[in-house]
Amino acid sequence: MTERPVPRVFAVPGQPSADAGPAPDDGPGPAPAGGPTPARITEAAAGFMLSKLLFVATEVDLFAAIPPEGATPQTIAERCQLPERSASTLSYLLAAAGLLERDGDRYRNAPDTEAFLSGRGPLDLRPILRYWDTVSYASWGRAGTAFRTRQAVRGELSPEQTQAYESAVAAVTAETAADLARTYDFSRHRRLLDVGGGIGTFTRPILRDHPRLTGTLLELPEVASMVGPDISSSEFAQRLDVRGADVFTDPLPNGHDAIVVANFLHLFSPEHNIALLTRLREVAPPDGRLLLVDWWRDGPTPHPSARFAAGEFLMISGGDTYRPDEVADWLAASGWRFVSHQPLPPPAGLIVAEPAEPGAASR
Ligand SMILES: C[S@@+](CC[C@H](N)C(=O)[O-])C[C@H]1O[C@@H](n2cnc3c(N)ncnc32)[C@H](O)[C@@H]1O
Repeated sequence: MTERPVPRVFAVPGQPSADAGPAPDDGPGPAPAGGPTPARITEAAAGFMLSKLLFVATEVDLFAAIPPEGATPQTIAERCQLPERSASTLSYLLAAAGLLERDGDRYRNAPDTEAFLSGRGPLDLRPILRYWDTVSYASWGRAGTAFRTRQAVRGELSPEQTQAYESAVAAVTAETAADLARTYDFSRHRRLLDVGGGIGTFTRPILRDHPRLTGTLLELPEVASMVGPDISSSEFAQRLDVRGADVFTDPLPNGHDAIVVANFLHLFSPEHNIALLTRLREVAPPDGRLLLVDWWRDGPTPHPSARFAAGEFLMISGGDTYRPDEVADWLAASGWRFVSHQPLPPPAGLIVAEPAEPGAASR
């Protein structure tokens, strides 16, 4: 009687799931003998454990504690105030994930963790990881409820968490803000309104590049009170007014001919977005322009750096990533005329709209 091979739950990626033949070489190639393996499923399902491992390492600042010449688990334990066994296990597992490199009894940061998580490199990703750890991780624990109900599951943020959220957002959006300031012709405008402007990530480079522009940044009162003092002691003190307002319910200011709504519509439902666009249309001058910057859903699969986005936006406040054609429908329904959809470096894009003829709103 021939024995049937026993399938392995924890198959190694790229190797057969059962003792059904020789393992292929590393790297992409034909499907291994014996058919599909559970490897991708178990790796995806256990992804939260790797995330949490990385979050703990960030919380104790492990990558900053490892100097270029490397450190033993004992040194890591002392510097991170961890039991030596924990430092040893964390290092062992982080090395298995490729985030540390082992050299004898020492561990060194991998090139990417040295560059982005040590605080010594060109970009510091630690604020983003801290935000995901302290806020997003708990929200995703209620992801089933969010997907079933389309309701937000993120709780109220403490002032520290608000700060962490705003810093994380700014770290992600600063590049797009610089791209918009550089590529869109703001010289035709006089006054800028930045709706849900965060810590001024878009307003600052736009005002810096266009010295004749003045503007207003609208933010929730708790964020406005954080940003206001910073702006009033900056180069923009005389040119930028920071106002605390809920843009869905509080009066909106008139007279702004460039209305920037950046990374905002994705936070809300289509109904909320139509309501906001309608309110903005009511205060826009006839020669005004609406500039919607977002991670639009404009391909069959998300851009690799936006894979997490639709889920995260749902957890935060019931949002999603949206297709440009559905945004065009919202614009028509709220008294705007769709002018163009211009790519910015991916995954961002810019949708430009102008006030439609009076009475042209379709609903
Ligand atoms: C994803 S952030 C984008 C910030 C900024 N526009 C950027 O792209 O960097 C969304 C911002 O909208 C603000 N926000 C959310 N709901 C708001 C509301 N109802 N009124 C005003 N601002 C709001 C949040 O505080 C947050 O700073």
